[in-house]
Amino acid sequence: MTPSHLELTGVGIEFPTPKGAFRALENVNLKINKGEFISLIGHSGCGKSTVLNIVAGLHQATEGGALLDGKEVNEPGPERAVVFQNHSLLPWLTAYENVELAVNQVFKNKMSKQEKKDWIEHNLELVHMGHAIHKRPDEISGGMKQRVGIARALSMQPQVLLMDEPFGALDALTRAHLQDSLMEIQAQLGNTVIMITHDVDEAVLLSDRIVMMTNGPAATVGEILKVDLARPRNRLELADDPTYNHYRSEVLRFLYEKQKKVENITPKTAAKKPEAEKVA
Ligand SMILES: Nc1ncnc2c1ncn2[C@@H]1O[C@H](COP(=O)(O)OP(=O)(O)OP(=O)(O)O)[C@@H](O)[C@H]1O
Repeated sequence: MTPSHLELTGVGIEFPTPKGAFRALENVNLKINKGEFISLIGHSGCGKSTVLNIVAGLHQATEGGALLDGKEVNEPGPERAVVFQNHSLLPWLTAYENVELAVNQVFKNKMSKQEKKDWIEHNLELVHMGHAIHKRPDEISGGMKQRVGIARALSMQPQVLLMDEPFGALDALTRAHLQDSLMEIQAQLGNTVIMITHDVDEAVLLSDRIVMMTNGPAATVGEILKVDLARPRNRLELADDPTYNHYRSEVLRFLYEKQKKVENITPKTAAKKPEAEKVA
């Protein structure tokens, strides 16, 4: 059998705490193909970021581990770029210079000065930031900062893009624009993406598969939903699509019924966001 592009096998992790070891994950198994878009969804604190951090090489699993193209992951590397919820741009550098830092890190002696310049501009144009490349983070909006963060990650030519709630801090319209950009970029570049989200619509719209995690402690993969919707996907057309709505209700069923946390999920909070169902 051919090994998967990215494979998590028997992953478990314990964190030391003053009260003793805390088991966050247990026996997480996941096989991801090249170019697949995977969303991780689950209640707050279940362990989604911990899974992502293990793939990023930022955490070491206590048992099991991750393999990328058969190679063990045990430290961060540019082939696995991370995009966080809060852009994490250096405030004293322009958009161009923030991307340049990453490009210099990866392509220091592999590209000429001109090639680097073209590559930085190309990545900023890819996320529709070509018009503001010389602006600093405090001169651009939250959505624009997030676009620069994505350009910075893409500029490293990662095989895997790891996104921890990348659009979580943005308003609904900016979020929709960025989701559309991300779908375009992924269609163009074919990166493998693992994205954490709390937004059920975002998960269904973007993903090839949605990995639904059980509640912690000792969280694991609960169910995996394959989203068989043709691409390119159009959010307006999908809003009335019965298959789309079926997937959406499958995820909600898992989160609200199978994994419900009574203290978090009340009818009141569930009814709050009709356009983009979110879980706490
Ligand atoms: N370094 C650490 N030390 C101790 N416990 C930790 C550590 N990192 C995470 N945890 C615990 O592990 C569990 C999983 O955390 P994690 O951040 O992965 O959850 P999450 O699903 O990403 O949460 P959220 O959706 O709220 O971001 C939580 O109970 C958290 O408190």
